[in-house]
Amino acid sequence: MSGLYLGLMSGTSLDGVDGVLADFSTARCRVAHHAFAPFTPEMKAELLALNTAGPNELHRAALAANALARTYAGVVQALLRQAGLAPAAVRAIGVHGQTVRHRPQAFDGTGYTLQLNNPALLAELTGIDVVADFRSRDVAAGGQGAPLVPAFHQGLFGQPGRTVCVLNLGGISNLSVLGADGSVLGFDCGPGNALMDHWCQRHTGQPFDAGGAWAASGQVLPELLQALQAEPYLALPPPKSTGRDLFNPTWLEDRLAAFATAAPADVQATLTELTASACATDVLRYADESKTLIVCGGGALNGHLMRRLAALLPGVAVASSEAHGLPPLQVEAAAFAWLAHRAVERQCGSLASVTGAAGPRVLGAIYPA
Ligand SMILES: Nc1ncnc2c1ncn2[C@@H]1O[C@H](COP(=O)(O)OP(=O)(O)OP(=O)(O)O)[C@@H](O)[C@H]1O
Ligand SMILES: CC(=O)N[C@H]1[C@@H]2OC[C@@H](O2)[C@@H](O)[C@@H]1O[C@H](C)C(=O)O
Repeated sequence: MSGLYLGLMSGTSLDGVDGVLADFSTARCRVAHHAFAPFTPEMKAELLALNTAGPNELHRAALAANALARTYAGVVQALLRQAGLAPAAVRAIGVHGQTVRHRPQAFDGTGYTLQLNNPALLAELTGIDVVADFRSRDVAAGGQGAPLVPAFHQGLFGQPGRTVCVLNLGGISNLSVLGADGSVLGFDCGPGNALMDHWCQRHTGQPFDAGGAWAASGQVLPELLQALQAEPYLALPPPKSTGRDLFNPTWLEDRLAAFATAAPADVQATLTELTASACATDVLRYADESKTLIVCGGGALNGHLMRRLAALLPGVAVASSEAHGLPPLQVEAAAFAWLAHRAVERQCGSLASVTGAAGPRVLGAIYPA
């Protein structure tokens, strides 16, 4: 049976879909191809709108899920073309879907996490088995349903006898602490790029602050930084996860109200510092013995953010995951290819030490081709 899997990730940044072709036929995961399809501005706006309550949500969510499946299918076709493969050569596709609500915390049976997706349509369009809905089983078992990548990080980046930290800087930031003794801790630190992207789009018309150049041109506003850092989520102990449900434009506007005259570039510098300081504080809090921080996700391409992280973590080697064998925009997609592989093999994909679930579980639902 083929060890080739496709992984598709469209995350909280809402920039588009990253896809990889990965080979799990040997012990070490090998990523052979990468493709990216940006969301159109209309699709991005609709997905963003669906993150909050609005009119006729069920119908709009179903249409958005169909559009997502077609975009995912385009990425699959691009990867098959690149690799010169027929659909039958691929064992399965792991597709995350688009998170529009993430509220797992309730312990009264009302907790849930919701990823828009149409895996049946994706199976129909590609002729490949599809694995989807990776988070809800962990939530059903009392877990956060996120983050799920720490188990994959451990296999890829873990080093026996040394504690290694892996930081994903997506729309939200999440940290994996891969302990020297094989233990794994993981949780969402807080904001990643989402607030910076929002501010940048609003004031410069650009979807993100390329290289962090705009933030680097501003000055951190200490009082604003303090107000942002006062967010109680940042001090909560793990297990914990968050999303746009909390860190959204309304959250930012509420805190900016007292800083109406602040220069936009200074706010961008401060938002970048918020992400850097929240993540660095967590590294020091949960892995102060670690000398290695591997950074993945699009934030690894933000040079200013990377320099701020390094400055806040003296003695720690802060480097992009590229330097450790896998480019930053491929890590999460590869994780979902791996999670599909685990589901197909009926192996657990989650770590109860990370999500707080009653135990590890086989994650995902399989839609045969
Ligand atoms: N050259 C760059 N300079 C600065 N930032 C960048 C650059 N390239 C990408 N980014 C940032 O990375 C983001 C995309 O990152 P990524 O694809 O890892 O996020 P995601 O998968 O949507 O998020 P999540 O991990 O939260 O699910 C962009 O929205 C942008 O903020
Ligand atoms: C609910 C949800 O979509 N969570 C995402 C989000 O984006 C980053 C962070 O918040 C992380 O917890 C998770 O994604 C990665 C892939 C994960 O599950 O590990």
